[in-house]
Amino acid sequence: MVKAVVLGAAGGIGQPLSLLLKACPLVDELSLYDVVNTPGVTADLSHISSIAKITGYLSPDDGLKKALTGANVVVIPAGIPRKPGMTRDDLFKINAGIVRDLVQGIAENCPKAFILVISNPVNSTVPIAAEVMKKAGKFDPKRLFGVTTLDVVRAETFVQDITGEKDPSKTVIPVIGGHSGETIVPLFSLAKPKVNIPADKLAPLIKRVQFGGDEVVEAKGGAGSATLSMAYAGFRFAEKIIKAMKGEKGIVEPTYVYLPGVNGGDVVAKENGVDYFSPSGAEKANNILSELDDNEKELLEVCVKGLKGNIEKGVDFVHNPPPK
Ligand SMILES: NC(=O)c1ccc[n+]([C@@H]2O[C@H](COP(=O)([O-])OP(=O)(O)OC[C@H]3O[C@@H](n4cnc5c(N)ncnc54)[C@H](O)[C@@H]3O)[C@@H](O)[C@H]2O)c1
Ligand SMILES: O=C(O)C[C@H](O)C(=O)O
Repeated sequence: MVKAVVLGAAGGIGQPLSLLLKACPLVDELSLYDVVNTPGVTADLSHISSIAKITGYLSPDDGLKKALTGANVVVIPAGIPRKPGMTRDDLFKINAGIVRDLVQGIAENCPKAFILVISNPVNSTVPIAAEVMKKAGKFDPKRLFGVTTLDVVRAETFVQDITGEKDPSKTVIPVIGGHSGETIVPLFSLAKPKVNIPADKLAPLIKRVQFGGDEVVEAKGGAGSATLSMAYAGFRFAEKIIKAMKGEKGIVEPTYVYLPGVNGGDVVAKENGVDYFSPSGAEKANNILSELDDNEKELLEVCVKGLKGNIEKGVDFVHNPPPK
């Protein structure tokens, strides 16, 4: 029995993500929660003739508790998106509190659920979620993930201009680090199958993956950030988690985790000097750092510098919250 929950279900990501989960035959029950418009989204999706039984809640009358009770997988795209000129870190002021309160709800109502954090800045919101779960005595690092799949999807897509591969998803590109600008480190040297990228094309390709989010924010001109590609990526990751829950082995997907708590992560943490990082797999933190080429090692140094501040900010927010 799989119960999936979307927190922020009426938003730009929440709606298409809920659609994909509703249509997924692996989901038995889908519960939607938002502070606005959940009844409409729920009524609309309830007409789809798929297996998942759907319920939707707003915040009054214990809506969050009702949505979360019995959940196995909780996906969180709640919070404000960027406008042109903003960084993801500019979202911290509002989204930090939203994620903290929603994760508190998870700690109280479904502490064993897998938690998939989409809300930005992911580099900080995942440490926030971890600290909330730790404070409640419920933290299981193997069940908390920052969703960085969109960076992987972008790397697969953008490299297609060079490979000419008909189906972009056939080229596997590990993307490690975090989820913002230079903290995103795509490893094209480790692509499978191998790709030959002309020297003059590599730097622009890496930059495009790192700043792909800005491309969408600019194109939307103030109407938000990536929603449809994020719903695709969020669903792709959620589906892999559900498959792993059901016992499927050998699933490898980069995701931002608390390293010391995941298999093999302590080695990666020690080598990098950061506790939160996206290694190359979700089931196991494959230590591929020794396989990076010199350029990727330099990118990793910059990444780790950026991550340190983002992580500290998230941890500090839970222990020293700003006055309301
Ligand atoms: N991880 C990634 O790769 C990635 C990609 C794209 C966007 N994002 C982030 O996802 C978040 C959502 O983006 P969006 O475009 O869907 O924004 P949106 O504004 O369209 O939707 C956000 C939804 O969250 C809801 N919400 C706000 N406070 C809430 C609360 N306390 N409880 C429940 N719901 C609440 C809003 O009502 C809204 O429906 C943003 O922070 C954005 O930066 C992350
Ligand atoms: O760029 C953003 O703000 C949204 C998201 O993190 C993205 O990578 O598209």
